Parts: sequence; structure tokens; C-alpha cells
Amino acid sequence: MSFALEGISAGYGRVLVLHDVTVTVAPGEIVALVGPNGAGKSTLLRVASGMVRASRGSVRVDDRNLDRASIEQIARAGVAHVPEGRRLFPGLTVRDNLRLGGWQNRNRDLEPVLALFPRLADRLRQAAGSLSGGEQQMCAIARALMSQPRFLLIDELSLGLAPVLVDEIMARLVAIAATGTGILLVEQDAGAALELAARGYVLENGVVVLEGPAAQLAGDARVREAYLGI
Ligand SMILES: Nc1ncnc2c1ncn2[C@@H]1O[C@H](COP(=O)(O)OP(=O)(O)OP(=O)(O)O)[C@@H](O)[C@H]1O
Repeated sequence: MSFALEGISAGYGRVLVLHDVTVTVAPGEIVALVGPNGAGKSTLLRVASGMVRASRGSVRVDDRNLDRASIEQIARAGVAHVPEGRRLFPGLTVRDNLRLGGWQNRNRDLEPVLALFPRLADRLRQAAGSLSGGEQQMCAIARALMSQPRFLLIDELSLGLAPVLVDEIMARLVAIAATGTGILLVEQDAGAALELAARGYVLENGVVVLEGPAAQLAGDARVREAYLGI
């Protein structure tokens, strides 16, 4: 039982960005996807959630093939995407943003996500656009969790956030994974991502150039030089 992107080639128009990329996530596993700007990390997450259609390869949850599935069908199969930039509805309250996350599965119970992110509990009536960057990221993750996903895709969690908040949110990811939800984490901060994850992939120019246990990747001379600044 897992979430699998297998042999994915995809791009925009005639420009191919991903070339035969295979990435898997098991239930409860945190997997890091690192690599330079423009490598295709966000594109892979868009393929995973159905926003971009692969020209080759398959997207599967367990043994269910989702190649031709719509964004809604993929969401219903248990995959939730926290996109880069968070994409909250800034004019709506935190409560309404969270409720929208639970709209498809009719989940109105905010308690589990508020227990995970207590800061949001004090801000339910505040417009999401008025939250701090870190709180917005918490709200975006909480909104995705309202769909009770089995697999969570998170793009650039740490972008623009103070390190202390990144630590706080990353600690919550461990708690989320402990409930059985698999997490695919795209992250500029390769060091933090590889510290958190069990496994990782390095994507360069749309190709997986390295993969393996996160500790092994973090110790790899090439990764240390290119991504960890060591
Ligand atoms: N909507 C789009 N239309 C056309 N080309 C795009 C689009 N989005 C991304 N690209 C191109 O696809 C390539 C991969 O971009 P992508 O955002 O997936 O990379 P990334 O690894 O996530 O990098 P970053 O961290 O900078 O977002 C880049 O060359 C980018 O210019």
C-alpha cells in the first residue's frame, strides 16, 4: 500500500520538464524531494495531485491507477496538496478556509487540526490573509488535513518563514505521519528536510539523480556540497 509516481514524464506544452521520474511514499513515511530551482519538484507534485497531466508514466494510490483521474478524484482517493505560496483564501476567515478543506468529505470537525496547530484555534475568526507567514502555512496544512488525506504533498514548507516556525511546523509533520499519513515534502532547505525524512530523492533537470535513506543522502559528498553547503 503506497502512493506511487512511476516513470513520470511531464511538462508544459511541448516543453518536457520531468523525465521518467519514479517516487514512492509509504503510509506514515516522510519522504523528502530536494533539488535546485527549476528541477521540476513543483511540477512533480502537480502531476501527483492531477493539476498537470503526465505524458508518460502512472500515478497510483495502492493499486488504483489515477492516470486519467480528475483533481477531485485524486483528492477523493486520499491525496492532498499544499501548494507553494499556500493559496489560502485571504479574505475568508481561518474557520472558513478549514471548512473548505473538509467540504468534499463533509468533515466539519475542526478539533483534530486545531489540536495539531493550537495557534489557529485563537485565530478562527481572523481573515487568513492577516495571519503571519508561519500561521498561514499552518492553516494551509490544516486545510489539507481536513480532507483526511492518506498522503500529503507539501511544496516549499519553509519558504519565507523564521527558522523557529519551520522547526515547529516540521515537528507537526512527524505527528501527522505518526497517524499513518504519508508525506512527500519538497523543500529548499535540504538539510532540514533530510533530517526529518526517512527517505529522499534528489531531482536535477527533471531526473532523479540520487535516492535512498535520508541519512545516507545527507552524508553523500555531492549532496553535502551542492545542497548542504558543506
Ligand atoms: N505553469 C508553467 N508553465 C510553463 N513552464 C513552467 C510552469 N511551471 C513551471 N514551469 C517550468 O518548469 C520547470 C520546472 O519548474 P518547477 O517549478 O517544477 O521546478 P522546482 O524544482 O519546483 O523549482 P522551484 O523551487 O523554483 O519552484 C522550470 O523550467 C519552469 O520554468
